[in-house]
Amino acid sequence: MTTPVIRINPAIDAKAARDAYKRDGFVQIADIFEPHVAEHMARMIETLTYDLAFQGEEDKPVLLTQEEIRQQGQQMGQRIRNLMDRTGDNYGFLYQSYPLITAYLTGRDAGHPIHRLTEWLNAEFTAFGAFITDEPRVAKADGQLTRYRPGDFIGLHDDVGPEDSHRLTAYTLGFTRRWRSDWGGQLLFHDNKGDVSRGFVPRFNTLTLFKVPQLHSVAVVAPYAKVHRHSVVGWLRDHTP
Ligand SMILES: O=C(O)CCC(=O)C(=O)O
Ligand SMILES: [Fe+2]
Repeated sequence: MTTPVIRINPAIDAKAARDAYKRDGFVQIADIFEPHVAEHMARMIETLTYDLAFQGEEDKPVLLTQEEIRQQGQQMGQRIRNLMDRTGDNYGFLYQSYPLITAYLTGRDAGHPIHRLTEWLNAEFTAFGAFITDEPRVAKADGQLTRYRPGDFIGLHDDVGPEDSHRLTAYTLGFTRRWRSDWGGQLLFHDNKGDVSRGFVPRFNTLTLFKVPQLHSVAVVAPYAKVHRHSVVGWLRDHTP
């Protein structure tokens, strides 16, 4: 079977999406890919081997390969308990990640079609994002695949990264085939009273774009969720390295 070329579904009404983003600082676009393209991407996203990402001891993100996790042995459980403690007091996250740009640059999974996704993110997708957000400074996209298992989450944050991170807009491409609304895992937006103003269930073949900064979180995935929450996530950035 030939690998389909990744491209945005030509049936998308980009003008309507642009109007919605301008109005709300947020837009969700269903059926962002044609079905055969979405299926190809979902298969890659579901089958690659991921690392473990969490907020580390010095409040710096940590990424451990499966091999590194094995080497940690019993220590790993204590590190995760410490993470929960820190998250309760401050901020934390826990999920599986496949770092697209690093993988591309270091030759990880050499020859794998996932690298066509990384190239597409920095070609058609970046141009599409610049159009929808009406933000000519958008020059590139970083990205990671994320997999949330039961218990995984991201605490409350606003996506303002380190000073030099140049994040203009956050994006997610949802690849969760089925979800039930009591399985957690929603992308939640929080208002300044602590109420959740909007919550979005994980979806399949759906692009979400939202303006940075906005307070949001990913709700803890329920212990009884039957599937993993899969997406491609990252930020559209300006040209600064
Ligand atoms: O996966 C999502 O829906 C949002 C992810 C997110 O907020 C982040 O990675 O900063
Ligand atoms: Fe975020």
